[in-house]
Amino acid sequence: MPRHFLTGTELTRDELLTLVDRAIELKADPLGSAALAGKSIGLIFQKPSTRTRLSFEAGVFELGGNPIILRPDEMQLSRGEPVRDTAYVLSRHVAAFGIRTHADALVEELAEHASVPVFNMLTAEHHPCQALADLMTLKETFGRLDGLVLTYVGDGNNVARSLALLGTRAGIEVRVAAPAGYQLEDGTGAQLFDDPTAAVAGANAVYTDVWVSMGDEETAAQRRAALASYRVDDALLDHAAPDAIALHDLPAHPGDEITAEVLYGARQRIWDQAENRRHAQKALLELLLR
Ligand SMILES: NC(=O)NCCC[C@H](N)C(=O)O
Repeated sequence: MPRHFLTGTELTRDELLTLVDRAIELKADPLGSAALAGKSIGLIFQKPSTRTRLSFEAGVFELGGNPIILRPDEMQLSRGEPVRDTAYVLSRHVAAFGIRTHADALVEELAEHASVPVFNMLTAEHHPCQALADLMTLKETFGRLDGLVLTYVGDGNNVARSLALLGTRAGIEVRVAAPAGYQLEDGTGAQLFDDPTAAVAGANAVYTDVWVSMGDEETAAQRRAALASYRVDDALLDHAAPDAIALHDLPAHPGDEITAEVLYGARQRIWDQAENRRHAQKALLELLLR
């Protein structure tokens, strides 16, 4: 059975912590691994992508491999080719493949039929590759993960869920502050808050994401109204630990979920976080293809 990475919870705690350390090593020596020499990696994008495409395409290249970008309008999948057949054919050509799409069920069906590893590059419910880069950024900043407090403020979405699942697995206390109707479900390991100020108290990191995710466009106005008091600004950050950092997976919307002062300010590690996607995903590909 190939190893898949659909929610991230396929990794044991030890594997996750080792992956984060390996990502930091690869950042120091970007061409230090030829794990993908002679191999191609399929990257299917059924939603827009900036960071995920850049980081996977450049990362596969750095590992000596060949990234193949697949867009829906270029694939027979969008003309009715069965998911099962798509998984069979991809498995005959590439060493692993990732997909960014809406439904988690599609990724699960691909994985069920693939004979190579399948990885989730963002679905409606999960964004585990982002969480790997987030953990790496925290480890890089604080030198540890165990016992850190990370507060996510805003929409309880795919990014929040993956952060909760993988952050708690890595020993982090994850808190999520969201209004009713936008909160994560129970069972992710996160502590759920209504009040952002209470949730941020003493936190080592304060994290936010877009209020209107891809696929949520129809409810944009009601989301902005419901989340208006969940903006990450300097006043909110002042309730966190004195050396707290601000994180955002991007794209940012200054004036909505984050202020420009925080996004470009002294406490952010957001641009390192964006870079770390590449290093963390290279460590993931090494692990999946080991
Ligand atoms: N860094 C990223 O990959 N960002 C993608 C956007 C995440 C957002 N929650 C969305 O699903 O649209």
